[in-house]
Amino acid sequence: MKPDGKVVLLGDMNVGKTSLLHRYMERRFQDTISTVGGAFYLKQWGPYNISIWDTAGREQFHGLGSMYCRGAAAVILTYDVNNLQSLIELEDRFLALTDTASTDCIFAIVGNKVDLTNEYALLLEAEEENRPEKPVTSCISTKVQKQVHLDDAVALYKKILKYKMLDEKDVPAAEKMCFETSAKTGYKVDCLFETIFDMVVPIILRQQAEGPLQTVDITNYKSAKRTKSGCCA
Ligand SMILES: Nc1nc2c(ncn2[C@@H]2O[C@H](COP(=O)(O)OP(=O)(O)OP(=O)(O)O)[C@@H](O)[C@H]2O)c(=O)[nH]1
Ligand SMILES: [Mg+2]
Repeated sequence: MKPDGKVVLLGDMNVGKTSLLHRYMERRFQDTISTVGGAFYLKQWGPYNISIWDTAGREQFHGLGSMYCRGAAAVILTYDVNNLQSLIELEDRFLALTDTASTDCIFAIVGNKVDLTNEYALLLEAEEENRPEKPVTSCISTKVQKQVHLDDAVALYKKILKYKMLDEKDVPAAEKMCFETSAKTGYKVDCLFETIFDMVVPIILRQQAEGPLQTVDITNYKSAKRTKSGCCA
């Protein structure tokens, strides 16, 4: 069966891509081994089948990345909130891989492992504000200071728009597309994937109407990087 749309997870090794996908699809957190090559899950979303690709962050598999991104309707750029370098790598090493994605590809930026930070208890508290009994927020001392802040992710999102020559008013707002998650506890994991699936549906419809390799408005810069049509369904 051919999937209707494709979502790809990219990011450095060890940031938690496999764990996020596991948490969402299998509803649990378990030990992972570093991914070799890539693997995908199929998710039924309404009448559509969406393939979600987990890629390897290891440098040695880097060459495969643009192949996995080909025609992608959404790319999830993942970093570890406790590792600034993993955010920098998204811009330096992974962004260029998305050149093969669909021209109207959606980008999400995801900071994972938020459970390890001292801000996590506050995040949970904010979530549960409406409950009469507030959760006990102990153990804060065992947590670490977050290295990457949401503002840094928002700044990266804006750089991506520049790179893609997109106007901020034509795409979802940065604040909506930058997430902080924990694959370990499940924090915001459903929200991340489901937000993206909803946004991917119109892209699927457009791809189905136009064929997988669309030619776009000729005034669009990216259409100048012509792709041969019809050769690579
Ligand atoms: N505390 C915590 N640990 C996590 C979380 N997500 C992943 N980990 C751990 O981080 C390590 C790497 O997770 P993976 O999911 O294998 O990372 P990956 O991005 O798939 O790595 P590659 O496949 O090498 O690219 C594992 O030991 C996970 O258990 C999280 O949300 N919180
Ligand atoms: Mg992995």
